[in-house]
Amino acid sequence: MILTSGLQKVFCAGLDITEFYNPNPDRLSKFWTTLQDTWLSLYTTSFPTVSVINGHSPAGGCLFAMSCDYRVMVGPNYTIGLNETKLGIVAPKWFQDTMVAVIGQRKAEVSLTTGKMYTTDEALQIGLIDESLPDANSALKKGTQFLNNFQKISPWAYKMTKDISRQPTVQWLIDNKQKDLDFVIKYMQSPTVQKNLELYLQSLKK
Ligand SMILES: CC/C=C\CC/C=C/CC(=O)SCCNC(=O)CCNC(=O)[C@H](O)C(C)(C)COP(=O)(O)OP(=O)(O)OC[C@H]1O[C@@H](n2cnc3c(N)ncnc32)[C@H](O)[C@@H]1OP(=O)(O)O
Repeated sequence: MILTSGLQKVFCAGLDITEFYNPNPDRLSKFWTTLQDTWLSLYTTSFPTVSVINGHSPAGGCLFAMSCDYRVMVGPNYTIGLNETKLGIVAPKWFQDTMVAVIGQRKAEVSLTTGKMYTTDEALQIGLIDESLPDANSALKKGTQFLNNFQKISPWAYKMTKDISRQPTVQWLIDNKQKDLDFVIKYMQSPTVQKNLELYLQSLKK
């Protein structure tokens, strides 16, 4: 499966920030549970996945890209990263663990604490993406080539290997779904967090 965008310059703008601003707890609860379930499904697919990142990919966009098996990004003008601290919020543990699995503890910690958005070249250098291509068509071709490797791999061997590799991160969320949700609901009701989100939303307005 290839995950890509039909938009001109945005792969995925991340989660809809307005869902976190002055949230209705019931609605936020459904929103966050859907996100947890969607991520669990994507991160544990029984078939190979590639993200063809053909535009900017902040926060939730980066999470979805990192959750695929391989990342091909169009360069040099787009950016990718977990920028939550720039919004004055924190990336949940399973977002952070997903990044650690891709680029390692040290690079992930620096990336997460600074909320850095990496250019395509920088992302390639730290291993956040696997390949950089100059345009969307060649990126799509590369992504397809990667998937073709699996014609010679046993689906069973593929799935077992991926399960072993991703198990700790997956199991943490399965075991802590309610705790994670309760934390998000409480966290998003903090006046400081709300103020930070208000300022960030204002900064996005042109
Ligand atoms: C314990 C912790 C609990 C919870 C953790 C919560 C985790 C959240 C993870 C997230 O994903 S937070 C979202 C982070 N996303 C961003 O920071 C992206 C911000 N947007 C941009 O940087 C840019 O919009 C863009 C590069 C994606 C696209 O740029 P451009 O094509 O120039 O579009 P505009 O900037 O003009 O945006 C159009 C329009 O859309 C609004 N908008 C953009 N992104 C979002 C978003 N993520 N959520 C809600 N709204 C968004 C933007 O304000 C514009 O609105 P207008 O009303 O001015 O049209």
